[in-house]
Amino acid sequence: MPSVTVRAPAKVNVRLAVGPLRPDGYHDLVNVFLAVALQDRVTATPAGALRVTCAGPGAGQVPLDAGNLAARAAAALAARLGRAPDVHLHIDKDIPVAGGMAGGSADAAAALLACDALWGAGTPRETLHELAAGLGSDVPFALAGGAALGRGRGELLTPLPVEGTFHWVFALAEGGLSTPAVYRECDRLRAEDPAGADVPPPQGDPALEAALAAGDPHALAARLVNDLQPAALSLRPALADTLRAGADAGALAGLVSGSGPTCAFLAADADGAAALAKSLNDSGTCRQARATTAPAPGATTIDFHA
Ligand SMILES: C[C@](O)(CO)[C@H](O)COP(=O)(O)OP(=O)(O)OC[C@H]1O[C@@H](n2ccc(N)nc2=O)[C@H](O)[C@@H]1O
Ligand SMILES: Nc1ncnc2c1ncn2[C@@H]1O[C@H](COP(=O)(O)OP(=O)(O)OP(=O)(O)O)[C@@H](O)[C@H]1O
Repeated sequence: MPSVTVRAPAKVNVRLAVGPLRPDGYHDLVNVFLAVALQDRVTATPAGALRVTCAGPGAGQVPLDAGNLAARAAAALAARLGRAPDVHLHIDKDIPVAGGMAGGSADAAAALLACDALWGAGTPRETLHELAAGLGSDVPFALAGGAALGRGRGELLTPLPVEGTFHWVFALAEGGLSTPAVYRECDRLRAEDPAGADVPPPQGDPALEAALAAGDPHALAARLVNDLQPAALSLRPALADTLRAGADAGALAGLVSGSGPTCAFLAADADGAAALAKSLNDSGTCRQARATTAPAPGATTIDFHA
């Protein structure tokens, strides 16, 4: 039976500057994405009807119905091609579910590529990007990988140069956080704060981009920003303990990853990351700490049987 397997990366937002709420319910962002080497794999095989299965840590929390982002991706591509979405998508999940690391987006990006190859459609890259943006604000970046500046709601991407390898540790939390709920909490906290009510448009940070381009973890550590962090901490106060444990264990810097609850810590090198992961695992302030590297490539076909 023909099959195509595509892997796609998780992300960390090294700068997430959030503007005011837009009339369409989204926020304008300056979103500097960095793809990390935690990856999901999606295998597409022909089937009588669209079907999703999932294995791996957290698989039990992944919906297997038409709401699964990978299923929505297959349906969107099939509709564009004027064909039936008659495919079985199997997700090998390694990215924490609802962790602020865009796992569902990775699966959607992987499903787009896998179905396109399985169906021999040769869909142009721009069309895949457009379909990706329709599925979610983080999906275009999961296709692209590397590092990129995301404007608009995060879907308007400009690739950014990165030198060398950055070493990260991700402290995974028990349970997830809902992305819309975290954005809502951000708006609520701002409305409550007299100084925060008049939210300026989100700004870029040339020093952060220079740190990425130079491959300098110390300079990058000094520029990490996540405007959603106060909201994630407000909804999950225990994350402050995780951030403190990472700082005490010698992280160059730490922050909540995207909408959380995963916390991300930057280390100077691979040995530093391994030691930090061990300390965080021993600290009892997270479910699991995992060392990994960045940047990672975007969605990539790793196996194809015609
Ligand atoms: C927090 C981030 O992961 C950072 O990269 C993203 O901004 C979220 O991206 P995502 O999960 O792909 O989000 P989407 O599926 O596009 O949107 C889910 C919900 O998040 C909120 N949302 C998302 C993106 C954005 N720029 N502004 C928002 O307010 C909206 O309430 C939206 O209804
Ligand atoms: N393929 C999928 N993998 C994981 N969750 C999925 C998937 N499809 C739909 N979902 C639903 O989406 C919700 C968010 O999952 P996801 O793992 O993408 O969160 P996230 O990493 O916090 O997202 P982001 O960082 O893009 O905001 C889950 O709680 C789940 O109900």
